[in-house]
Amino acid sequence: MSAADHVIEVRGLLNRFGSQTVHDGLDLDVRRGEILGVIGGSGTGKSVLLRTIVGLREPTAGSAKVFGVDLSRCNDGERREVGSRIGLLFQEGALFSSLTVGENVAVPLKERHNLPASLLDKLVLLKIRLAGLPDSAAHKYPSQLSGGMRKRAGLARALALDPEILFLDEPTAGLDPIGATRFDELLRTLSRSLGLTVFLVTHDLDTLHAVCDRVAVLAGGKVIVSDRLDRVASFNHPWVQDYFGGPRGRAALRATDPQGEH
Ligand SMILES: Nc1ncnc2c1ncn2[C@@H]1O[C@H](COP(=O)(O)OP(=O)(O)OP(=O)(O)O)[C@@H](O)[C@H]1O
Repeated sequence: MSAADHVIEVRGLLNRFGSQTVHDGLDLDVRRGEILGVIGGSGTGKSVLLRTIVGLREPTAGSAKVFGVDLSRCNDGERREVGSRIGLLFQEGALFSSLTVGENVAVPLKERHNLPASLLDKLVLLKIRLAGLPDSAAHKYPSQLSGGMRKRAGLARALALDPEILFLDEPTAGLDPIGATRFDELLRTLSRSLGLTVFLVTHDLDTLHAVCDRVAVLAGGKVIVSDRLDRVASFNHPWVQDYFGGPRGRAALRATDPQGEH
């Protein structure tokens, strides 16, 4: 695989908050079309990594590039151009509470394009359906939706501009197991049918098994391993062994590999 197939490249990333060093020479590549799961103990800097890559935070040193552009240091034109090629979904969906779901999904479309109202409405409905919501959700406010529907509404908005990369921060957190499984299935279908690259921060072992092509583990300020899940699960590191070898890890493995052939 050549460097040209890497849509995200992080090199020598350093992130410090006062005396706390969160990232200490972190390197990571994300390949076009893959679903990369990013895991690590609480506070290891998964969210800070995501925020740095999408340009919401300028790193202390090192670089994080998306399509070859460092979003925390580029000019406004580059930010707009690359910004329209990525979609973001944060934990709570980050919807505007005073707007309906339809209006929320329309926000990025209006910012980017000057569309007649009828076309805008059609596009909004398309995105809402793509995220697995009924048409009726378009006229509801976020507070009138269940947690799972809010996530889908956030996803619909993240998909508004037909992004090439989707960044998701713990999308199944707070969902019941059935809702989480459905969300995983939706993610897998969307990624395959739209050719999306997905950068997925998660604690959810079932999600890792169900949707990720590769998994990157953060520990000690670095990515200590990024590989296929089966190889990562046997990686010799205390946190990795605790994570995959604990009761939840074993249960998730059994659910995907009931014959124990893994
Ligand atoms: N704006 C900030 N100011 C100061 N410290 C911060 C800031 N943002 C993050 N941190 C610190 O950086 C560390 C990493 O935070 P981050 O949210 O990335 O962890 P995480 O791996 O996503 O954790 P979790 O799995 O619990 O969500 C934490 O110790 C956090 O307190």
